[in-house]
Amino acid sequence: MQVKIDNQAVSGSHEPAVFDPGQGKLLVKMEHLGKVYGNGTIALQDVNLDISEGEFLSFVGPSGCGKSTIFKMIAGLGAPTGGTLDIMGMTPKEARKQSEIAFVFQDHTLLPWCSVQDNVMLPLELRGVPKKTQREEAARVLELVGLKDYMKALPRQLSGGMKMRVSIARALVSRPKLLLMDEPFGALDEITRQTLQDELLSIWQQDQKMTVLFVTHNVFEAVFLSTRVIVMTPRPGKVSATIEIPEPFPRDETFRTTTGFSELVRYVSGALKH
Ligand SMILES: Nc1ncnc2c1ncn2[C@@H]1O[C@H](COP(=O)(O)OP(=O)(O)OP(=O)(O)O)[C@@H](O)[C@H]1O
Repeated sequence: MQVKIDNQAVSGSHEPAVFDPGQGKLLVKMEHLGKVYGNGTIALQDVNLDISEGEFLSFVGPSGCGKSTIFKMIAGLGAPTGGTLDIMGMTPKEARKQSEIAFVFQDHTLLPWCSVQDNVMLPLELRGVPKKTQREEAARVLELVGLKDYMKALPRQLSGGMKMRVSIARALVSRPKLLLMDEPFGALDEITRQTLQDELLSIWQQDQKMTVLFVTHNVFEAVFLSTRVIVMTPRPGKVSATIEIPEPFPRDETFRTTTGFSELVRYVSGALKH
């Protein structure tokens, strides 16, 4: 069985179907995207990627392949030095100003002296949204992440998993079209990590139009969560493979134990070594 990866034919026991972007509305378009830092490091070279509304895309690749650089540019923090990056017909900076983009990082970055509720309301407070709406929206997202009873708690009173849930709630409170998650579960233990993966998928499915871009070093996590896995190679950072994960949603624990899951994990791992 032959599967095409970046113009090289490689063998694999499981052949993922070819993904046809353009099924949903085009959300992000990268054309010949490149980034050379001031010190001459070529972080990205000729990245071409179309991302449609409602996708869940994971980026995997060795350290230094440019995953964070892509995220920073989508977030409008640092401009490309080559090619184009279009987000819903806007530049990244314009999209960010319109609150179309939200972020979650491995470090939850919660304000330690503010309650869970105040932390979650912060993005709305900064935009001058009326207090009543802030409280309603915070209640909505804290319900989504299962923390409605912890509204008045301080971050130090929460476990690592709960802090991450607050961080996710704070990102969701602006109802973003694009959610960027940079190794959000990397610091969590395996059980908490899997629970949060399940919860994240459930939240994503409730908002069919939200697109999630997710960086992870964990191939199991990438396969479990994603509609597509983007495999990158370093020096210079390039997309070396785009692999569709054809398993339908909702996905749960049973998917993790199927042969199809193991085959996809093997396949993505193989693409990473290529
Ligand atoms: N501000 C900067 N100035 C110079 N070089 C940089 C800068 N930021 C990143 N780089 C370099 O660009 C390349 C890509 O870095 P980037 O952080 O995007 O990779 P990554 O895939 O996210 O890595 P990791 O998985 O370790 O987070 C690396 O070689 C890195 O050293």
